[in-house]
Amino acid sequence: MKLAVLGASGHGKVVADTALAAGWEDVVFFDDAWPALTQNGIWPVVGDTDALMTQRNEFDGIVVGIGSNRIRLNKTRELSYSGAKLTTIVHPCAVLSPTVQLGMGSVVFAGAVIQVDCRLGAACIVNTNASIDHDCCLADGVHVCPGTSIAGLVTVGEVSWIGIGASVKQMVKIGEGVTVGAGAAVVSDVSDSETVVGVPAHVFA
Ligand SMILES: CC(=O)SCCNC(=O)CCNC(=O)[C@H](O)C(C)(C)COP(=O)(O)OP(=O)(O)OC[C@H]1O[C@@H](n2cnc3c(N)ncnc32)[C@H](O)[C@@H]1OP(=O)(O)O
Repeated sequence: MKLAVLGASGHGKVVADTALAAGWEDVVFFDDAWPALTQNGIWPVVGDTDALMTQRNEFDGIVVGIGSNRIRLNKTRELSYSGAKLTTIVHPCAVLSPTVQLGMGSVVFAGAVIQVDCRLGAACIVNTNASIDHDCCLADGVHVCPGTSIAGLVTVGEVSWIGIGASVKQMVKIGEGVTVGAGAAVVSDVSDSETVVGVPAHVFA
């Protein structure tokens, strides 16, 4: 099983490492810094985005390993429209209810827990040890950072970023393009494009 990861970043390395744990045998990177960049950790960088588009049918799966939520989502959509075989990557030490819906190109890292009836869109990242409780709905391109706890029935809009160690109260609605700062406790709704920090979370001036 041969996997291509677009984006030879630190995040990309975790995607590759998670893929190996999940049973993929051969992982290579593509990145627009190629040919100057030829290696990402133990994995080779073998071409840029154009090369991946040309070679896309040679892989059993493709995933975008770019940290920027908007760029990751746009590249995922571009690959999908081109007919590329996008895949999801889930670490064997993540726990997902069988009822969870995970969109194309989303990744779930070690120690994450996603509870019953959650729906996650395309190109989401559920990072190490994050917990998403029942009935949450995450739109495309959301990143839930390491150690974050999201209570039940929370909704998160497209390309929002829930920072490391944050917690989100049940039934809160987080808009699109939101940044939740590291360690924040979100106890009320957050409007589109806002950045919130602190305990309880408030708009970051
Ligand atoms: C595997 C991985 O690595 S996943 C990545 C995980 N990373 C994260 O989750 C990071 C989330 N990002 C943050 O929390 C950021 O600090 C942000 C987005 C809230 C703010 O970033 P910036 O605009 O660059 O703020 P900057 O670092 O310049 O700090 C400005 C002020 O805000 C304060 N501040 C920054 N972040 C926070 C925070 N999370 N909570 C409270 N205060 C904060 C700083 O202490 C500083 O205060 P000061 O002016 O009194 O000195």
